[in-house]
Amino acid sequence: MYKKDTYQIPLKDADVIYYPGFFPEKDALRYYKAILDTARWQQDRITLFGKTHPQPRLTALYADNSIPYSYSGITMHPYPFFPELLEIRQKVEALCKIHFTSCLLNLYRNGKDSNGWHADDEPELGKNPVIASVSLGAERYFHLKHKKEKQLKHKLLLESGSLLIMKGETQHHWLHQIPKTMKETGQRINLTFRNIIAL
Ligand SMILES: O=C(O)CCC(=O)C(=O)O
Ligand SMILES: [Fe+2]
Repeated sequence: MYKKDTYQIPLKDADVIYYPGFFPEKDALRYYKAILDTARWQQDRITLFGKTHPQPRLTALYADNSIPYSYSGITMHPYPFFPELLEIRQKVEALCKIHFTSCLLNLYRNGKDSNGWHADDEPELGKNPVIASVSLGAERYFHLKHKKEKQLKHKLLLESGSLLIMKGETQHHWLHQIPKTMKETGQRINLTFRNIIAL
């Protein structure tokens, strides 16, 4: 199904697997274009240290259900899936052997867009969530750092068509981010499939 080598990232207290080329280039480009045009991109405002700013990227939430999802003081309400997202979900579910109710989309418009240090540890995700993250378009670095052991960190370049799976205790022990970059960078779409349950 995928040509390039699967890579288990050697991290303590984590289970993170990288599948470069999970989607062939041709499919990745087709998905990128369709999702860019079809998704209902929004820019929310987040409150950090009592100040509100526009989030440094656009997002959209899609799901099978109508359960809202809250993180960083934002509550998102999902739209129903559209065909390309369903096609991608089916391929990701076939690999992971689990069902994902929801997909959070991120659009990084250029190198100034980013996603700050966080763990995907909201209660709606349950304990030890499996997060399946698909990258389309421009390449961006993904950073990981251990919450307690500050010397433990890792970075990898997420290629178009790649799939990154985070599971097990990863979200308990590690934070991740997409940092800003000064390099000339095109648009990147990221899809994170999650299982979001009613509390
Ligand atoms: O853009 C990415 O690769 C990461 C996205 C992410 O961490 C998130 O949406 O929780
Ligand atoms: Fe995340």
